[in-house]
Formats: sequence, structure tokens, C-alpha cells
Amino acid sequence: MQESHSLSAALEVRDLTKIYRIKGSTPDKEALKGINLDVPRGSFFGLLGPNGAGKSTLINIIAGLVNKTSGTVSICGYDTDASMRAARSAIGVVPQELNLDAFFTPREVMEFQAGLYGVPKSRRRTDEILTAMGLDDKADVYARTLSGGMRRRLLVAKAMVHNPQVLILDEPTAGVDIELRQQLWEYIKDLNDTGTTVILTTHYLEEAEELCDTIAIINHGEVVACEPTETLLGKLDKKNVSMVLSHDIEEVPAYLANFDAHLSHGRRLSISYRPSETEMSEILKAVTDGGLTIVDMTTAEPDLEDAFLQMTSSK
Ligand SMILES: Nc1ncnc2c1ncn2[C@@H]1O[C@H](COP(=O)(O)OP(=O)(O)OP(=O)(O)O)[C@@H](O)[C@H]1O
Repeated sequence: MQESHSLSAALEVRDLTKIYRIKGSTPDKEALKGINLDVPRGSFFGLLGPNGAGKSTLINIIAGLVNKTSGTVSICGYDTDASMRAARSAIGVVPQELNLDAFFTPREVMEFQAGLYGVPKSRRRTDEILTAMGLDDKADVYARTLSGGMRRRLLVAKAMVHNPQVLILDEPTAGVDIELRQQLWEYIKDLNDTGTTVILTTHYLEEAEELCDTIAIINHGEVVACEPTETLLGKLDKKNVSMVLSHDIEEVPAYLANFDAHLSHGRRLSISYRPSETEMSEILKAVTDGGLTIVDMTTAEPDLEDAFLQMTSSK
């Protein structure tokens, strides 16, 4: 069957499994248990999960660094078994490990990588990419003299040399300081705006919430959620109201025992509730009927951390 590369998803994963066979008495490890994922072209896709969930295994299989046990992976319509070369040239991968040759300079790293991907000299963008990554003044120093943050940015630069349609980043901002992290994201957002699909794993949930239009959560080798970020957050049946009382009280009053209420600083009362079960007015009535006076109040919507905990804590 003819593959329709121009219309296909950026990434299509079907029934993907991975079993690490471990020698000796240790049982085999089933790291991926039938993953299905579709990443549309142009999206900024977040892949989240607790430590050991299988994210790196998945990314490494997509990148061709780890052999899958069964299932299929297609990148921009190219099956990674049947059309390995085309699939590889459609992606750039920024690995988690800072694996750089200590005795190469950033410029050499870039040129070598461009050579590997067959990018003609006239189409190389070494200086442009190094500048975008804030590495132009380090272009000619040995990689071993670069800080952890700089090495990370060099890995991103390296993944971009062949102008891939899909950029995969495994924990790209670990160890990068806040200012440079911001700079890295600006560059990656620009790439995304001009059509590059970005797939990223991160432990910084606020980062994923801010950047990603779609988020998949994996846990114990399975996809437990995969939705637009807004939908995922909207589904969470949890809110919090925080009130400042007119005077200190010693403990949460007994008449609020039916609510999930916490007291801090003597007069800050915080109540979590499920909007599907409880109306905010019931909470306010219970508080004021008990004789407490509220002088200030704020409400908080659930965030990705709530979603993450809800999806991953049940197993
Ligand atoms: N080479 C390997 N041999 C045996 N087991 C492995 C191997 N690599 C990973 N695993 C196991 O497979 C499971 C998934 O690991 P993986 O590194 O993919 O998780 P992760 O979600 O990326 O975690 P982290 O966020 O900590 O990187 C873990 O239980 C891990 O111990």
C-alpha cells in the first residue's frame, strides 16, 4: 500500500511493546505494554509519567536506539522498519544523557552531524543554530569545557542540523538555569510556530502545561490519558477555595467535618471540593452559618500536577 507521507501524522505508534530480557534470576521487565499514540503534525506534544513509566524506552524506540519487542512506529508516514532511513531523517532527537565527545568543539559537533545526515555544505546552518542556542561565543572551544546547561543546548542544536520535521526532546531542560531555559523554549516555540512538531518529556509540569497543546500521560508502560491539555485539565473534578477569616481560630470547626478543610496561619482556611458534588455556595453557607466571617477569598483551578497525580496514583 502506498504511504501518504504528506497527510500522515507526525508520529503514529501502534500496539508497541517492549520487554527487557534480563539475564539471571531477575524477571524480565515489561516496560511498554501496548502503547498507541497519534501525534498530529505541528503539535507541541507532552509525554509525561512518573520515573520508570517507560517514557525513555518509548522515545529511544522511536529514535531507533532501542529495539521494540512488537508493534509499529511511523514517523511522518514512514514505518521505522520498512523505511528506516526516511523515518530517521524526519526526526531529530535530544537524548536525556549529555553524551558529547569531550574533544570536539560545538562547531565540529554540528558539522560532523550535518555530514552524517548528508546535509550539503551550502545548506548547513551551523552558525545560525549555535547563535539561537546562545552558543556562538563557544563555537570553537572543546565540549568538555562547556557547562551542563551549554551541553544540553548543544544537544538541541545537534538534533536540528538536518532540519527535521519532528523534534523529540527527552528532559531537555534538566540542569539548565531558568534564563537559558526560557531562551531554549523561545527557540523551540519558534520552530513549532513554523511547523516543526515537538514531542517532549519533562518533569516540570508547569512547563508542559504552558507549552504543550496535547499531553499523554504514561504509567507502568501504558497510556492512561492522551488529550488536549485544556480537556485534560477541564476533566478534573477538583477545585480549591482559600479563605482568610476575620480572626484566628484554633482548629477546623466540627461543623466543617464533611469538607476537606485545612487551617493554616490561624485564619487561612483552605477547602478542596469536587464541583460535581458540592456547590461553592454550600461551602460558604456552612462557614458563615457557623459564625465565621470571611474577609478575603481566592479559588484555584486544578493544574497539571493534579491531573498527573489523579491519573498515576490509582495503580
Ligand atoms: N536496559 C534496560 N534493561 C532492563 N530494564 C530497563 C532498561 N531500561 C529501562 N528499564 C526498565 O524499564 C522501565 C521503564 O524505564 P524508562 O527509563 O523507559 O522509564 P522513564 O519513564 O523514562 O523513567 P525516567 O523518567 O526515570 O527516565 C523501568 O522499570 C526501567 O527500570
